[in-house]
Parts: sequence; C-alpha cells; structure tokens
Amino acid sequence: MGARIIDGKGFASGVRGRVAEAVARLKAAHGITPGLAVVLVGEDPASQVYVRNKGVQTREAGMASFEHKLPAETPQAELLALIARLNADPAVHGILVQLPLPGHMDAEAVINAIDPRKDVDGFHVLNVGLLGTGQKAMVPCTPLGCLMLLRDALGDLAGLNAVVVGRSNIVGKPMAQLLLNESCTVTIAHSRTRDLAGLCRSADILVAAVGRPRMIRGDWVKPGATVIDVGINRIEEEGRTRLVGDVDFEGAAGVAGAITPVPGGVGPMTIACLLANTLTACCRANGWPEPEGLTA
Ligand SMILES: Nc1nc2c(c(=O)[nH]1)N[C@@H](CN(C=O)c1ccc(C(=O)N[C@@H](CCC(=O)O)C(=O)O)cc1)CN2
Ligand SMILES: [Mg+2]
Repeated sequence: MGARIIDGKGFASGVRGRVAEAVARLKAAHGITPGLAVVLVGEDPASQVYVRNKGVQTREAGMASFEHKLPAETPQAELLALIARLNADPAVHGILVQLPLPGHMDAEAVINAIDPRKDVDGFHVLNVGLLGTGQKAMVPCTPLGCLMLLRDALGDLAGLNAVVVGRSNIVGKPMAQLLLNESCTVTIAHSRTRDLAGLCRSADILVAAVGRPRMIRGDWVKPGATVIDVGINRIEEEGRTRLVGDVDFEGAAGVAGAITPVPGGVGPMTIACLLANTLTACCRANGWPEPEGLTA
C-alpha cells in the first residue's frame, strides 16, 4: 500500500473547530447565533442517524439547531407550509430537507421552495445556476468537502485531469463544476461511458460517486493519482455488514498517490461543510465578510 490515506474524519473535525471559533466571534461581536433547521420526513433509519448527527454537531459548533420531524404520510402542502415559515424566520439562516423524501413528494418542488439564500444544501436551481456560471453560490456539502480535501492534498488544482464517475445532481454534477472552476480538465463518466477503465487511468484526480460497491478497480487508477471515494455502500461479507466505497480500496491504495478511505474519508466532510455553509449563509444574510477557507 503506497498511497497516503486522506484523513477526512480528522480534517472534518478541524473544519468544525474553525466554524465553532467563527460562531463564537459572531456571537461576541454581534450577539447573533447562526441557526440551522433540518427537516426529516418519514422514518428512514439512515436518515434518522444523519439528522441526529447534524443536530449534535450543529449544537457543538455553538449554533442553534431546529429539528422538524414529520410523518412519512405528511401531505406535500404541509411540508411546503413549514418551509415557508422557516424562510420567514430570522433565527433560521440555513434550511435542509433530508433526502430521500417519501415517494409521494416532488423533491424538486420541495427544494425549490427553500429561500436560495438559506439553501445550505446548495440544491436549489438558483444555486445550481450560480455555481454553473462561476458566481457566488451555496455549494452542495459533499462536493465542497471533496474540494477541501483535494486542495489540502494537492494545492493548486489547475491543469489537472479530473474524472468524476457519476452524474447525480447532489454529487457528480456539482463536483465536476467545482473542479472546472479550479481550472481542471474535467470529464464526467457514467453507466454509458465507453472504456471507463481507460478513462479513469487518464485521471490525476479520480472522484467515484456511482453507488456501486468497489466498482473502480486498482488497475483503473493512474500511478500517483488522488482518489476521492464518495461511495457509502453497506454490503454483507463473511457473515457481517461492512461499509465499503465505490473504489476497491486495497487495490487502488497500491497504485494511487493519495486516497480517501470509507468510512472516515469523504462522509464526515458532508456535515462539517453543512455547518460551514450555515455560517456562510448567516454572514451573507448580515453583510459580514465570509469565513475564510470554508467556502468554494
Ligand atoms: N439533504 C441532504 N440529504 C442527503 C445528503 C445531503 O448532503 N443533504 N447526503 C446524504 C446523507 N448524509 C447527510 O445527509 C451523510 C452521509 C454520510 C455521512 C458520513 O459521515 N458517513 C460516514 C459513515 C457513516 C456510517 O457509518 O453510515 C463515513 O463515510 O465515514 C454523513 C452524512 C444523503 N442525504
Ligand atoms: Mg468516507
């Protein structure tokens, strides 16, 4: 195993510490506490864990946490009415609706009902457009976390060949956009891409976000490349449940220059960047300078 293991868990803890320091400064200087509202619809077990962790980490950073838990069968109009109240609430600087939503809801309509200035997930179509045109946006948390890890590992990313495997609105597309904004040469690959292995082997930066356990093999990785594994797949192996990424970690770590593990790589950056985005939204709402090193 030659690759440096990128410690996302440790890096995320540092980001949360910097957010907490900035929050303390805002409180002392202006008497304002950034507030994050998280909405969970239904009882999906993984979502319940993520929402609980968001609440805990929000409070640990000194911010106000508002949790709204609605039954799975809640009519969409009721969720939209809650979002309208949160949009109008001056104590709430960030709003997040946990995904996935129950099947009867139109996720796009729900997300686009959030005030874009409070859209700390960066999923609102206005923020997608702002990011796509290189303007100041709220940036989706997981890709923002990947970007922070890449900048830390590599410094200037300009001119590097980046391949993003996966084209979701939540990770793949915004990740590609962020890398393009860093002047990388970016290719988005997906299930219909031809010679995926060959394409991956051309990447200085390889981001895997496909949701298929260990799909990216060691011999798909260019020697010395930086591999960012966004996958979180629960598999049954040797009689127990294991969490694995979209990359064959053992194989890729023998070839790559640096690689994120699963767990403990990209995952913890998601909530750290949510806190950073909430702080950013609070600063922007009040016309204060943005926190340094916590935005794209
Ligand atoms: N509205 C949103 N919904 C969802 C998002 C999101 O960013 N916004 N992302 C995911 C879930 N998610 C946060 O919501 C999330 C996923 C994973 C982790 C994490 O820390 N993973 C750990 C492993 C945890 C485990 O054992 O399961 C890791 O990879 O090390 C945090 C947050 C979908 N929904
Ligand atoms: Mg991880």
